[in-house]
Amino acid sequence: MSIKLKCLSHTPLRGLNDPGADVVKEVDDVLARSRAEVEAFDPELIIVFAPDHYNGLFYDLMPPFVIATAADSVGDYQTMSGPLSIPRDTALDLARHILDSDLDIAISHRLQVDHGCTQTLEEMTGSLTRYPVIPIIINSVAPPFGPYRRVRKLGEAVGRFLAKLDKRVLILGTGGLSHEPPVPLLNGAPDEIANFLIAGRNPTPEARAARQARTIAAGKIYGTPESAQTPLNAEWDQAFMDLLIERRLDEIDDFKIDEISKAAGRSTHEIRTWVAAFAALAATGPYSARKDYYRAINEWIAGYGVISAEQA
Ligand SMILES: O=C(O)/C=C/c1cccc(O)c1O
Ligand SMILES: [Fe+2]
Repeated sequence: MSIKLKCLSHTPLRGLNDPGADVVKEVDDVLARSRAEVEAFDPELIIVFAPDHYNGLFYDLMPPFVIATAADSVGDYQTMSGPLSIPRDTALDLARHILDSDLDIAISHRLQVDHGCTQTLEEMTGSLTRYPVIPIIINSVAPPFGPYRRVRKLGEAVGRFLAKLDKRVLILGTGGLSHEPPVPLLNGAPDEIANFLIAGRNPTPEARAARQARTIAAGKIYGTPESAQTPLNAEWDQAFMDLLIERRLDEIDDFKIDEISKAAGRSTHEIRTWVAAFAALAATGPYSARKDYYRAINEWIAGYGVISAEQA
């Protein structure tokens, strides 16, 4: 068994509402280096912990955790569409292992995934199908959320499973860090929006284009007094990355959901994917980690970070 980890922010505004060319180049360079590392590692399996943004999962049945044995990318924003290469039997074995670990997880045999899962997969591998991949979706956008300790325990259960596999495994976490894009809340939503949040699968191309236009417009004013969204919080992001790098994962159990939303934005909870990823790696033994990049990028509505880690 050999395990590497990469946790990255994602942003569907990359390429649609870019910051200055120097920042774009910085990020392109970091991603190119990370991708070269993945290529050299040549993973036999990828586990991607990812959020969904009301593309595959809706309030008609909103699971805290889902593992997919088959999935298609909806191709939102500029991401690739089509099937992922999921090793069905391994995904089912992993689902059984998680359930045997006293954790509940939903199983999907036909999941739709969005940029929250596919952008990082594409950036790290150039494709949706290059390597066998098992998506584990962690609800990070649709409150209420379970406590952070549950996410850590999920990650640990996955790590114990991976420790028994004689494979090179890449663990990905995707999302965060601090940010608050204009994703609507069910609580208090007008009927039309509530109906979308409850059962808005397979929107028309026009509805998808309108959503994209709203996000771009939000990116143009994000971080200015004109924006009603909680701004980025670089200090919060740095402290969170330090906690992971310094292997202080036990402190995650004290994370308070409302405090994080207030301090760093509602979508900051996408860091749940990073928590699961690091807990999985930590369950396989001591690890070393490094911060590859951080910058608060308003144009992308992203406290944009990249961390790499591996078994020590
Ligand atoms: O789901 C959407 O339409 C937008 C999501 C989004 C916007 C900005 C930054 C992100 O990380 C997002 O996921
Ligand atoms: Fe997101």
